[in-house]
Amino acid sequence: MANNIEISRRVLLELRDALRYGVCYDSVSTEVKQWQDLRIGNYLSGRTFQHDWRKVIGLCIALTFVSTYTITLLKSTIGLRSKKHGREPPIAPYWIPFLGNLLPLIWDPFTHCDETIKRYGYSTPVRLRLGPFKMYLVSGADHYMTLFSNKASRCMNTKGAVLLALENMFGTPSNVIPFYAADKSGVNSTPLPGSGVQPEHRITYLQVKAAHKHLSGTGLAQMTGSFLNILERRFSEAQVGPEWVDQPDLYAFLQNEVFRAAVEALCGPHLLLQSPTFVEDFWQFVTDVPTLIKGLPRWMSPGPYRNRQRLLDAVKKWHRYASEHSDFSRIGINDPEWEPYFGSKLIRARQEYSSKMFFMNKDALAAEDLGLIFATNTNAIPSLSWFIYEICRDPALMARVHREIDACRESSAESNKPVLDTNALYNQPLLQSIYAETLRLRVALIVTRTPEQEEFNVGQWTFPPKRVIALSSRTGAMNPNVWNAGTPEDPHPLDKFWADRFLIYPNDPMSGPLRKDQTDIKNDYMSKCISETKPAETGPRFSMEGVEGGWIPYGGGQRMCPGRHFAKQEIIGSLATLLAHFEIKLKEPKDGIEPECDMRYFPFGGLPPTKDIPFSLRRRQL
Ligand code: HEM
Repeated sequence: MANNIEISRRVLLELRDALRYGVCYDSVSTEVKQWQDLRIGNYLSGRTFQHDWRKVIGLCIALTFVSTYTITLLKSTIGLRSKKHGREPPIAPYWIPFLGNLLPLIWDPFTHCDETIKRYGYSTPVRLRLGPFKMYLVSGADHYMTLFSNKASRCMNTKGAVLLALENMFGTPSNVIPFYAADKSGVNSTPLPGSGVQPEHRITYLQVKAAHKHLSGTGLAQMTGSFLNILERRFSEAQVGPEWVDQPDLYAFLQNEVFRAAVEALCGPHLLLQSPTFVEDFWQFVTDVPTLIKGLPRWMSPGPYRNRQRLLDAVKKWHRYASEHSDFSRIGINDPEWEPYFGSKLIRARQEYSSKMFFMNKDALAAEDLGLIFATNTNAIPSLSWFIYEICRDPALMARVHREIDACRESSAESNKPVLDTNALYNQPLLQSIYAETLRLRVALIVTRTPEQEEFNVGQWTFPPKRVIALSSRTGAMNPNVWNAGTPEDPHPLDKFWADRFLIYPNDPMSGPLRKDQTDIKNDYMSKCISETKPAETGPRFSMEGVEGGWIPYGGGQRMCPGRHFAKQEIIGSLATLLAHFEIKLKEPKDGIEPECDMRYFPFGGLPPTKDIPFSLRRRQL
């Protein structure tokens, strides 16, 4: 054995010399020649062939990976160094040919995106290869603004992500997907030129129009009003007295209470009444989304598919029942905003336009409404949990919040109890700041845009048509070029919650969400104070000025989330209703470790906590 190793070493050394100095075969020692002959003999007789064949394959694979990485790294460096205006963003290097960045992106999407952005910086978009597709990851705040501009909204769609979600997540039958894909008419009332889609088949336009119409104005007032009334009823009836009652998890508590109220406000009571396991099945479905989105065959993950089918069956059952008892075409101006069978006008409007689409069947319609219930709850409820958690864990903040809520209570002629002025409540500065900070920190999603027909330019970069451009809300939220992270004396790092981040205090030049160049601002402010006698300003004000390219939990432009007004009112209104009924105390975590955001849910939106948040509550004494 030792002899063999020694000979191998000598063979390698001699071969190396042969390569280096051009030594001819004759000068190689006899011993080495004999050894080589022996090896060749072994090869021919097949004794070591199998063993070495595996090594050869391994070596080839390693070489392929290394050379793929070297080539893509070279391409990336050339792309980065190029000064050509209007060039495609540089490629992110990868090891595996053809698959490219696909496996790391599926395996751990957050880390892969985060590392890529850290490597290239905020001003450089990066091209990812995902098997046969290419996707661009954009991270600069000014790039976000360009991609959400009116010009971009006119020529971009979100179709790639929507089709993927419909088929893989919500179970839209695959024979209906091509009809969604065929609608290239855009989201404006005038269809895009050459789209050739019948007006009643413009599904994207009809969906966006209905959502914007019925989730604003009177529709919004009705939805929030119904939601808060239902929540009020549930909290009044809850079996909680003046003694403290332990609850295992704040998130689970809200997943039940707030979800039921939101679904009833949106769909009426019958969906939940007819399907008693809907709530549990729904949250199981949310847990299964990272699996379902991969589109694996059913036999590889039968549980998630079975659970989703139960939900789809429940929605179909409710649709059937509601159609038997009510008329979805009642969506005129004098028709009720809410009725008990279909619930909100939004649901009736969606049924109404879908009934004119020949391709829309009962299964596709059920998948559509499962998608809407998902959009309504999966971001808002985790965000609400964090919102309440942050307030409850800081007694000083809780006291400030109570002061803001109490300031919105006014006496009423009809009731002996003071009535909450909800409009004033939703505009309270501190509550808005906590809400905005919660969404900045606890929502992590990817918004996509795809140039429809022509290439699109963002700064010096060009994005070819039909390729997906991805914008990560988390990247915006952590962009140090955008955000105020406090001062050296009073730091507020971007990965930590800061209730006052969105407040501008009249006497503090360093306050407000936007990053400040500290010395300049201080000097500027001091000179202003000396030269002006300012009128007395009261209290802080909520501000989003300058951070539009960093705060994108709702996406942006024309496709910005139409449910954002409801979500804000739902979050702030739920807190006020909860605190009106109960006192709440968080319990110390048993292991002393605070809950974190579960990044496995990136890029699906609201990040749930990594662990249970135990708490106690008791009925508030008036
Ligand atoms: C914190 C809560 C929420 C967050 C973070 C959120 C986030 C988003 C985002 C990022 C989009 C895509 C926007 C884009 O592409 O630019 C979206 C779309 C949408 N959201 Fe929300 N959302 C929330 C709550 C809601 C609620 C409560 C509803 C319904 C009441 C809702 C209904 C919708 C609908 C229907 C769309 C699709 C709009 C379209 O196709 O253009 N969302 N949401």
